[in-house]
Amino acid sequence: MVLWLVPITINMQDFGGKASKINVPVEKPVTPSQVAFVTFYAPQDNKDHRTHFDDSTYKDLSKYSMTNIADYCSYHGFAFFFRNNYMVDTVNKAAYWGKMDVVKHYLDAGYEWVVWTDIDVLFLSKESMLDRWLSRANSTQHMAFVTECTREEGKFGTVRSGFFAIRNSKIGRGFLDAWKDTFAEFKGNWNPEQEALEGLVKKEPWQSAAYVVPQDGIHTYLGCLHYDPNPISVHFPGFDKGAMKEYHEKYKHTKKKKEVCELISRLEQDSIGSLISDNPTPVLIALNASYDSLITGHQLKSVFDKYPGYTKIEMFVGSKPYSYIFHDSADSARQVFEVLDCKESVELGKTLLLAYANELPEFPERPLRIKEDIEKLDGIFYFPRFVSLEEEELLTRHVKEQGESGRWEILHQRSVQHYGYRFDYPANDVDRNAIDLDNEIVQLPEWTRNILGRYMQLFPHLPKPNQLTMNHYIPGGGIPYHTDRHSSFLSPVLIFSMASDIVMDFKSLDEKVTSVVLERGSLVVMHGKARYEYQHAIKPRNVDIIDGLVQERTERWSLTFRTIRDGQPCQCGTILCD
Ligand SMILES: O=C(O)CCC(=O)C(=O)O
Ligand SMILES: [Fe+2]
Repeated sequence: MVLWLVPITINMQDFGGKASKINVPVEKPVTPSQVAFVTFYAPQDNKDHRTHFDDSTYKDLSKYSMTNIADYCSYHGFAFFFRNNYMVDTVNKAAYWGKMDVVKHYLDAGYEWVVWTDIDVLFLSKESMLDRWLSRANSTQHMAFVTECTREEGKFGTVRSGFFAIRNSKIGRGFLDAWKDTFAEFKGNWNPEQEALEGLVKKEPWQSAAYVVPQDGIHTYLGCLHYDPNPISVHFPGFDKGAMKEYHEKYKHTKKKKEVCELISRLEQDSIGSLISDNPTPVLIALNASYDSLITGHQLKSVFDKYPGYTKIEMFVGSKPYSYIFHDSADSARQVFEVLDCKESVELGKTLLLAYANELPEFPERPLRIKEDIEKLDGIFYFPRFVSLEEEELLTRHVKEQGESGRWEILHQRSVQHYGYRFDYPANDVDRNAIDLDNEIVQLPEWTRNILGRYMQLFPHLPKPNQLTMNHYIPGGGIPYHTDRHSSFLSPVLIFSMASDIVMDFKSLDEKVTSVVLERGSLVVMHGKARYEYQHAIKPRNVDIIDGLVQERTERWSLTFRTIRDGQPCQCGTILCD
């Protein structure tokens, strides 16, 4: 017989000792096809199985565990047999005593090892292979058991009857018979076959034939999860349907999460490893929450900002199907992860799938905070609510009416109307002949008087505008980077915004871009540097990110007021000067 020495770590801490590595001789590796998993639950019409809990409890649990165990087995190539009868004298014996017969039945079928698992067990990890566990049993060991902390918190040493394996050998089978024979002695006990097992494995010849693994991650009891946070399987006390459901959901979602990650890495042609980290990092990825999935920044923030350590979220418009949530430490992120991962979120209306971020991408430029930040741009004067909401609505109505007058000139991403003087786009200059429609000079409209009056009060020393360009944008529209032509107009240039907030990008001579928000009802005065040395643009998009939150654009009108330059061309000499 060939013997291998397999190094394994036995965690003796549970028994008061230190973790130690020992070499265990094994006979030959067990191949998956030699292993069968078996379980059953007693069906409802079996009135006399006398378990502690009624049939329906186990029937309900089995809904989760059956697919779960089957899934685990098929992944590893183990056979799995589920029975809903337990092959014993149902009149006289409680269901607990059925497992010996069922295990024996499948040993008879020729399997090298038959693993019994109670039905109130879930597999939480696919990664570890039970066949390796069984391979570690040496040739003199015929029964493989796990211990669990039971009854008294933190106390180990109890061999569990809910999860064990029997070798197809004379001793293995003999053990099953001996166990079955304890029925008379234990039948009145609370946990009869469990207590019988505990007694039996302390006796010879069984003790020397038992391979007992301390709680080392193979199997654990729900209440003992803190001893090993990553067991392969977890035993739920039969009555704890709620907990089992929760874990089952988690397992299901872990699977889903893997699929989502694979999809992302395929889409981005990048490895999963560069996207997510196996260990906690301060940044979480919400794998299934993005603008694309119609989640707004407000919603996502409301999920996370109630936990300590939250700092900010980063979302992407149109480029990534996931979002990032920043925390002040990996530990804060981990705590949030443990609470929210794979849980149904009321705010988001879906089950949130989280991961720890590994490499961070470049995040979109953040629009500055309104008012104080926009005014950091040299020469910008910004008035967030230059007119009241009512006045703005009235003005918008006027503008819409003008629109119906049919004077709109349709440009690439917007439409325009000119008053006072026309801007000749092909010539890229203002037409210095005043607009004359039917022998009537088109003055700046009457309804702009209030805006201009207020402006003149604030800036009496600046030139009075005599030209107006009315712009109309529908969502998706915009205006490319430009400087209003130096030789056509003086400084300043005014923009009054109506009906929709919009993000405007300013680009300085050294190409630095600053995105600011022009709120509806606001007036921005671009003077000096802001007027001559910055280019401005509105990106053609449907949505803007304003203070980290997505905002859908709606139809917008703006009024650009300028003063035409008479004769003297601009002499500023900057690179943007014509
Ligand atoms: O609509 C806006 O806010 C910008 C208009 C503009 O830049 C222009 O008319 O030159
Ligand atoms: Fe402009």
